Amino acid sequence: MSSDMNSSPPPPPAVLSYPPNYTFPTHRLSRVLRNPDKQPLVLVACGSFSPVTYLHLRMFEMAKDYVRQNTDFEIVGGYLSPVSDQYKKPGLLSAHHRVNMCNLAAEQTSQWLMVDPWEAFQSYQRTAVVLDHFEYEINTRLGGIATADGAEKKPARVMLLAGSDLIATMSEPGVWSEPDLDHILGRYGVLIIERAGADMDQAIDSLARWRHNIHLIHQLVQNDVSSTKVRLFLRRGLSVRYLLPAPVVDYIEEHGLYMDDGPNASAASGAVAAEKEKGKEKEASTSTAAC
Ligand SMILES: Nc1ncnc2c1ncn2[C@@H]1O[C@H](COP(=O)(O)OP(=O)(O)OP(=O)(O)O)[C@@H](O)[C@H]1O
Ligand SMILES: NC(=O)c1ccc[n+]([C@@H]2O[C@H](COP(=O)(O)O)[C@@H](O)[C@H]2O)c1
Repeated sequence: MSSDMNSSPPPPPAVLSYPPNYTFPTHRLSRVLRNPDKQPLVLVACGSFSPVTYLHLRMFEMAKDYVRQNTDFEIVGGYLSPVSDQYKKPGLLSAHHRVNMCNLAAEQTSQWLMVDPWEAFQSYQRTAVVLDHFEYEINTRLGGIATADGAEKKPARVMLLAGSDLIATMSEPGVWSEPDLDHILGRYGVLIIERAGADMDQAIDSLARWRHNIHLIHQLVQNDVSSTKVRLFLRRGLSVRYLLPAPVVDYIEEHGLYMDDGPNASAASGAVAAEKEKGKEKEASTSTAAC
C-alpha cells in the first residue's frame, strides 16, 4: 500500500475512544521491512498481566520462532496490552501498577517488546476493538511499513497472541460474541500458545471455520507459571524470584503489592470469573502444598 505523505491521516473510527494524553508507542516498531518478500506482522497480547510473568514474555519469543520458521510474515512489533480496571477480574491490580510492571519487563528484558496503555487507562474495550485500534494506528495513521528501498509501504497484519486457555473461552457461551469472533479470527487471526491444562485441539474445535487464520504453537518446555500462582505465593510470603523479571519483583516489593486479596477479590465482577479464580487458586494451592 502506498501512502500520500502530504495528507494527514483520516480520523480514527468513532468506535475508538482515547485515554487522556495518550500516544501510541512506536519506539521499537520496525518501520522498514528487512525482507521485501515478507508481509509485516504485529503481535498483540491482551490480558490482565497482574503481574506480568516470564511466561507472558516467553509467548512472544515462541511466536517469533514459529513465524520465522513457518510463515511468510516478518514480525515488526510486539505489544502487551493490559486490560482496563473495569474488567474487574479478581486479583486485578490497578492499571497504573500493571502498566508500570509491564513497562519494566519489556524495557529491561527485551529488545523489541512494547506496552500499549490504550485499553488500560480507559473504559473496558473488547478485544476486537483493541485490534482495530492497532490496525488504525499502524496502517492508517502511520501508513504501514516501508520496504527497504522506500518505494512502497505494506500494510501490517495485526494478530492476536494468546494462550490456549484464553482461546478455550471462545467456545464458552456468552463470553465472546459471534461477530467479534469473526472479526478477530476472520480478519486478524491468532497465534495460540499451548498452555498446560488447556488442550489446544479442544480449544479450537468450534473455531474450525477460521482454521486458516489460527496458528498453533506447541510448548517445547513445559512451564505452568500463572499470575494466579504468583499472587498466591506473594500472599503466603513465598519467593517469586525467577518467575518474573527481577525489576518486576523489585517493584512489587517496593510497593508492597499483592500482600492481601486486593480490592476485586470478592467484588461482584462476574460470578464466572470469580469461580474460575477460585478454581485456579485451589489448583495452585494444591501444588504449593505438595512442594
Ligand atoms: N504459562 C502460560 N502459557 C501460555 N500462555 C500463557 C501463560 N500465562 C499466561 N498466558 C497467556 O497470556 C495472556 C494474558 O494472560 P493473563 O494476564 O490472564 O495471565 P494469567 O497467568 O492467565 O493470569 P491469571 O492467573 O490472573 O488468570 C493470555 O492469553 C494467557 O493465555
Ligand atoms: N469479548 C471479548 O472481547 C473478550 C472476552 C473475554 C476476554 N477478553 C479479553 O481477553 C483477555 C483475558 O484476560 P484474562 O485471561 O486475564 O481474563 C482480556 O484482555 C480481555 O479483555 C475479551
